[in-house]
Amino acid sequence: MSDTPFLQALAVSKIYPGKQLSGVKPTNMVVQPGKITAIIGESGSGKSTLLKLLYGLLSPDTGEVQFKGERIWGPEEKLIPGHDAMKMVTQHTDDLNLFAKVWDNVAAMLPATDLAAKQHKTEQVLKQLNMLHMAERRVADLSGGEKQRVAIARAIITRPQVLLLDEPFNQVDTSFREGLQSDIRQIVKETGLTVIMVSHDPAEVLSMADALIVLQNGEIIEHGHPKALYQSPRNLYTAQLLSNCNVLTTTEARLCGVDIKKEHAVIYPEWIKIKVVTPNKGWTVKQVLFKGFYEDLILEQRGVSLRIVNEEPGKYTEGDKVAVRVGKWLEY
Ligand SMILES: Nc1ncnc2c1ncn2[C@@H]1O[C@H](COP(=O)(O)OP(=O)(O)OP(=O)(O)O)[C@@H](O)[C@H]1O
Repeated sequence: MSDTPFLQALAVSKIYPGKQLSGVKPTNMVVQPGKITAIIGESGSGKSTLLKLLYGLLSPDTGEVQFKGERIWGPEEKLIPGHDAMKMVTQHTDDLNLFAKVWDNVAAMLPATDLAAKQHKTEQVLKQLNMLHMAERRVADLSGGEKQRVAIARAIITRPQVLLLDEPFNQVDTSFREGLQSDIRQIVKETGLTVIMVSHDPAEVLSMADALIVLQNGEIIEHGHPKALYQSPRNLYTAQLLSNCNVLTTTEARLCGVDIKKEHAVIYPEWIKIKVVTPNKGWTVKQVLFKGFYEDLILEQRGVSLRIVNEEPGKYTEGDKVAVRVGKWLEY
């Protein structure tokens, strides 16, 4: 077996002209084949820039990207940007033919040399993405989420080895989004497709990705398995990206019975348990936010707010006095 990494960035950097604090600083990364790698980071941290460098849409200032040992050419060196074995889908679905049917938009990606194969593959991809029922509809009449599915179908029908997704589910509503996420996971499982995706959404990356890459100010500060990164992030920044967590100072943490040696305590909402106590003591339930099968509660004491998850909706009401017990915390 060859030791050559499937896809790797070797000291790749890109700083936009006149903007020293922009782009991506010299970065090394390896992408595992047949897996979903998600790049996360706050707005402006360089996620899209890194994706474009990997795809060959941008030429790096330094270093290079290699796909199976071969350098990826930048736009100055290649007429049609991007590698033949890779396809990229962004949140803009501009290259769809709005007045043609879904079927024709997808089938158009294949050569017309073998019509039977074209028919078969188009049907297969539409089935994989649960779109067969809309094959005859005009793209112009589809919702944003449905158009996004067409864009993904067009990308995967040519059987690329790598699919790059830049916030592709952004304009898709929650119910559609989950369906699309699980279809993509299924395609990865069935076909061995490698996916690299950029996302803002912690729920999305935690449920979809096999590997996470955390970018801050154009630098990879952490990477690993989503579960490991969620449970024990090395950086406060990562914890805040992945969880709607409570970040407390030493004094604030003491109010929850937590003594820390470092500057900040991070407590995930689900790490806090509460019980009702006698009036005029402890924390006050300030807000009860109904979330369906659970509630988010916002507690307050001496100007300090605490977000917790309550798995027994209806048990607490605003104004209740409660005591908290913190099962786990992180220190930064
Ligand atoms: N073409 C460009 N010219 C100049 N600066 C740019 C260009 N593209 C991006 N930048 C800057 O580089 C930095 C990183 O941008 P990038 O789009 O890669 O970040 P991002 O993490 O994808 O952000 P977002 O989540 O908001 O899309 C930002 O400061 C951005 O303003």
